[in-house]
Amino acid sequence: MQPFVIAPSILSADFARLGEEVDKVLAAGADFVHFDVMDNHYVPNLTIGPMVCAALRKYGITAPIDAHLMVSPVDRIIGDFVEAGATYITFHPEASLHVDRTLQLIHEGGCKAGLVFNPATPLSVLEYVMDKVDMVLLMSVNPGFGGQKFIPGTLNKLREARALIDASGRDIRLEIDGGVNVNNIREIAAAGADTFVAGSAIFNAPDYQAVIDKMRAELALARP
Ligand SMILES: O=C(CO)[C@@H](O)[C@H](O)COP(=O)(O)O
Repeated sequence: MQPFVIAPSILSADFARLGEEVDKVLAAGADFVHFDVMDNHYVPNLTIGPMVCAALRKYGITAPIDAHLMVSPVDRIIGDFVEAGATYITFHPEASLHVDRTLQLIHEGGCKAGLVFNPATPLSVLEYVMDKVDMVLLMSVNPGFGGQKFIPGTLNKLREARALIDASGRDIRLEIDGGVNVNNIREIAAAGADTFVAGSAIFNAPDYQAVIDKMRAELALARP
């Protein structure tokens, strides 16, 4: 299993001070920057796009940027995220007419590719593309908004995804996104996640370092 990664979702950051916020959360021990892209079509919210990703790179952010595209259709925006400096590009199978081709487009751009599964979306498509994904992202809330509650049924789905990944023998990250906090992160890790997106739990707290330290302490207990 891969080392644990904490990926704060900047959806809950102060956008008026985004560069400073990202600096601050990385200095507090975060590993990745989780970058939520919403188009008010695939999901009922509108956020940020490749210009903001490029601006973070220009500002000096060198940490991996994990771009989660909640966008449909997705293919025509992939090149822009490649150019903007994304490290991972993940998308929802429902947002692509040709999932295999979309994965190929991401890899051709030199980025790592991942598939995202909504709470009610089955993992079955993975069977055909397991050799082409670098990340599997399970949504533990319905996508579109930060600050929602973790859907408990996702724990079983995590176990299922972990078994599929382990059986593949490939180096694939298993990321969880939605309602992750210091109280449930250990149980989520025990169910098989290795990459943890947390937005409101980190950015709504007064001390980012304290939350991330507590998350790491909980993770250490999940995998002693
Ligand atoms: O993609 C999404 C929501 O669609 C997430 O990344 C949320 O932004 C996570 O926020 P919290 O549930 O941790 O507040």
